[in-house]
Amino acid sequence: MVTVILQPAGRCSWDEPVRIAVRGLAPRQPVTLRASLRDEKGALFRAHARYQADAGGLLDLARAPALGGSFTGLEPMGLLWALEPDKPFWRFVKRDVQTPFAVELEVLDGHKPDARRVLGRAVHERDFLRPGVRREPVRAGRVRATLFLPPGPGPFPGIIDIFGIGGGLMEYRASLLAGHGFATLALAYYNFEDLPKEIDSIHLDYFEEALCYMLQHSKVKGPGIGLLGISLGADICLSMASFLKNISATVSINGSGFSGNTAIHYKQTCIPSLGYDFRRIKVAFSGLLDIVDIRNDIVGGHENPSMIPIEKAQGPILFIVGQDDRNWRSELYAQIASERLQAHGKEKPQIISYPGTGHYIEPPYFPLCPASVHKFLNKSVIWGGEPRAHSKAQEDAWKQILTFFCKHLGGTQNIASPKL
Ligand SMILES: CCCCCCCCCC(=O)SCCNC(=O)CCNC(=O)[C@H](O)C(C)(C)COP(=O)(O)OP(=O)(O)OC[C@H]1O[C@@H](n2cnc3c(N)ncnc32)[C@H](O)[C@@H]1OP(=O)(O)O
Repeated sequence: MVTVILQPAGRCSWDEPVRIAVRGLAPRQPVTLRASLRDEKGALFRAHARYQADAGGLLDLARAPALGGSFTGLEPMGLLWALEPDKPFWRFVKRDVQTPFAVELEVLDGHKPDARRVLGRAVHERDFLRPGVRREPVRAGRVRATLFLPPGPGPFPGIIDIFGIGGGLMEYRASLLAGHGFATLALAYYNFEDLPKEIDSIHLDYFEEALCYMLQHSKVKGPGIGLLGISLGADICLSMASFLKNISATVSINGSGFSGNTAIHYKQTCIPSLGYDFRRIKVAFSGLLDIVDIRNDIVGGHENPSMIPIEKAQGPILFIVGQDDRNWRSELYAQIASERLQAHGKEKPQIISYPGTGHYIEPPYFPLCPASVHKFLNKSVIWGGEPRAHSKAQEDAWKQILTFFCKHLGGTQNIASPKL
């Protein structure tokens, strides 16, 4: 009898690796493994790979290379990171973190694409809330957010997590981080409930209110809070670190370090926006737009008035950079940020720069989104990244982010790694 063995058995957290093996095959039997997952909007994501069982009729994805399909070579997690949507330019997102994503795994006889005989099947559930992690909606003053608290009495090191253009309330990264011992606040700032529908300027007093909420919470360990943001969210984090007190560590994932298309305000200070020119939009292919060069030039480099004064930040900053980011030139921007810090007598920041990696650096095993609608332009744009390299970058970046926050916020690291 053919059996699919999963370890951990049953379910695990989305950011954990799973070990997949198939037992009961004939010696050297050729098989195709197929993975499928339906997101909450009904979009189907699929991946497949061809394998050969060993002399004992065992196929262990930790030892057997894929011989073709959605990926090749030794890729124990390939069936997840190589998932592709049936709807073109559909982004992989998790909206309700209280339910898992169910991945259906099928073992098909042979290598032919029309092979129909299913030899074995298993459903693997991947959670966004580890057992014991509590989820609490926050509607405090103006703050619209969700707080995640790890199990136990606490207090826990605190992190505020901020996403970019598009707004809404994305919880999946904060919920996964809480599984590693952090009290995390997924923070909305527009396009959510009674918050403004559009964003035409950024006012840091809203974010200061969220920071105060965390600082006064009995389950959140002081004296400082960590910040994590991607894209425009990263630039908001860099601005908070520059102007607000009690921020111990900041991670920018593909941020720019500039006030880009909206001015940033705090009390009497205003960082003017750099501005952009749509005439620099290029058509990449299939009608997809490449917007990487639409921002105006950085006249004066790190002394440009639109640059966020990151030298004022009290705690360290970690820059996570995708070298193939097509949203904007993240690698160049991180370099300029480093120059600015050093010009002000600060230490050179840690910049981790990944080749073949695009704009959306997500938690591990999120399939790459090569292109989707840009909510600012309402047109589909390319985000950059090559699936395999991007996936390796996501795995490494996640570990680096956890290590950085553990070091500077005083957490205890807990990254599971299953063995068969
Ligand atoms: C250009 C000038 C310079 C501007 C630079 C600005 C600085 C930018 C810095 C950045 O932040 S760049 C990053 C830009 N990020 C985005 O544009 C994020 C785009 N938003 C997303 O990807 C959303 O998370 C997502 C579309 C997946 C879901 O959003 P919503 O929760 O609002 O979805 P909703 O269910 O309300 O559906 C809204 C629309 O999204 C579509 N949609 C929903 N889920 C989707 C999905 N998973 N993938 C793709 N599209 C999706 C959905 O079909 C619908 O399309 P229509 O309006 O045409 O009907």
